Amino acid sequence: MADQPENTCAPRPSCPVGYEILQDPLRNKGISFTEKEQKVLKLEGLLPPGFNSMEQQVTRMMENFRKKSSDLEKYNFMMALLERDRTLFDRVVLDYLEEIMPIIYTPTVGRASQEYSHIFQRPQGLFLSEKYRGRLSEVIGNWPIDDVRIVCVTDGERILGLGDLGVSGMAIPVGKLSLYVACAGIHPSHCLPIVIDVGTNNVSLLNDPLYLGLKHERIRGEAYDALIDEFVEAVRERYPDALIHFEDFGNLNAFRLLKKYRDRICTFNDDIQGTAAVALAGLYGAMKMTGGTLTAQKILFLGAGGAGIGIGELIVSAMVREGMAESEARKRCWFTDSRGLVVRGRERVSDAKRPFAHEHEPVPDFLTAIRRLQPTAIIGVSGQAGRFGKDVLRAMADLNDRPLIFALSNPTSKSECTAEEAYTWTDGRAIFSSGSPFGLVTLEGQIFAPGQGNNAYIFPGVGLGIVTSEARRITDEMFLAAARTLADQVSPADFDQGRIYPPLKAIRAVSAQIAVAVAEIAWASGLARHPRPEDPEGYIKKQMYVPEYQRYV
Ligand SMILES: O=C([O-])CC(=O)C(=O)O
Ligand SMILES: [Mg+2]
Repeated sequence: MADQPENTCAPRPSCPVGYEILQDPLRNKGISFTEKEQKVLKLEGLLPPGFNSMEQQVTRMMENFRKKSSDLEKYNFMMALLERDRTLFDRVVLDYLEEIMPIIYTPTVGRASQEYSHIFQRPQGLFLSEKYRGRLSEVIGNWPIDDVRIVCVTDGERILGLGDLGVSGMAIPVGKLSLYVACAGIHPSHCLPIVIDVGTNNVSLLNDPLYLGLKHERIRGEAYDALIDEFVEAVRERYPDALIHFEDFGNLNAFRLLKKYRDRICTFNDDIQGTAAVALAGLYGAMKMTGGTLTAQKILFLGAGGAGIGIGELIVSAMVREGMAESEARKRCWFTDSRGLVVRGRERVSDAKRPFAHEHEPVPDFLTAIRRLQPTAIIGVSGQAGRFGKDVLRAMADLNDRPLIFALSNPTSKSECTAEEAYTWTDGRAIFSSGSPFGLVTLEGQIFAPGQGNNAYIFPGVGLGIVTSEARRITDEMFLAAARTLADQVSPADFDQGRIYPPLKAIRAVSAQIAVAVAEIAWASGLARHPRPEDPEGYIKKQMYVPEYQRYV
């Protein structure tokens, strides 16, 4: 990000003036144009006479935001603001992150994705599809901005834990990129959300007359792979150095695509690698809180998709770093899926699961697996609400003084248990975190602050580290470093409240530290194109965009 976008816009012929500037969300500043600016930019008469500072505009926005009677209405309100005045949107999000993140991100963005074709107002991002096969590069050429550094792409097949939402998945890249801006200070103009519509297998969408995506079944096989290849090439042609962040692809494709592209381009899969890092950070945090060691943990997963396997692989790497043999480390991670415990000798075990298919007799259900294996931690990545029921939580509490309960599925409606359930059924002994936020829980006069184990703690900082070092590749070592750095940011005061993650309001500082750790790896491993500055932390912090209105005169 060596050169920040121009922060001034003197009235040159190429620069929009007058009415046009009010229609450009990256340049509009609403009622914060000064009298002088209004004169020079030919805005006189197009605005009411009163002037408001940005702070006053923020106050007005929050007043209106809080008047909305539902979360979905709040979401619509925020999206309208994003499209009208991007700087003010970013400012409001940054200043009120704890209140607004659950709206523009999980859980409400899940609801917004489900309702996408019904609440649609204006297009955001780029809609690539089968329709443009052979011409993707021409279509990417239609995006109005030349300097894109981060592309977040989905094909909509596995949106959070909600399944196949086709083109409606667009809400997710939009939400993720809003967090790159708010949490890590990536400039909004450097962010490009993309959905690749290859159809949907969601019958209710196919039957919905208002559905905005292609109305046919998902394309699979060679035709799919060729389209993704064309997409990657087309992005690389226009934005050769951009990071391509894959989000919410189905398991069938997520692993394959990561494996295919990770050594060829600057890319990562957030659900596999970002989620892995945040879960590992949660384990590190829990160890710090209890004084335990990582290598002494035994982890049982509910769900063996991208997130679960990604977490398992990163935990293995972390244990190996602590001196454990890889085969031993793998035996610390056990998986259950729809067919019960994943064991050696079972028919049809996928390549991703095979390294975790251990010698054991078949076990049909999760509760029995807990009793047999006696895990110290259970991690839910199943997309199935309520699967950590009272019996499961009681069993964990019987086995462990401080059971680790991570219910990571999103949105809240898919969480394996609620925070209250986790604390109640473990007599307040659980160390709990969840993918979507839960509020404070009071139990017999004691207050618990559940952590949000969401990859939002990881991907913005990783992105900032990659973009500032101009790294060519993204490695697992970077995610390990991100996890360790995140855990290091938790303070003793956080532990006292039962938190294993830093508070959200510290997220910019946390992301900056993660970025430094990631960039240092890029520099040390020869992956960076930007030379290592004398003061990496100072350099990176200086690159972080702060949403302030630009001065035109
Ligand atoms: O988006 C989120 O909140 C976390 C995530 O990647 C997912 O659940 O797919
Ligand atoms: Mg995701």
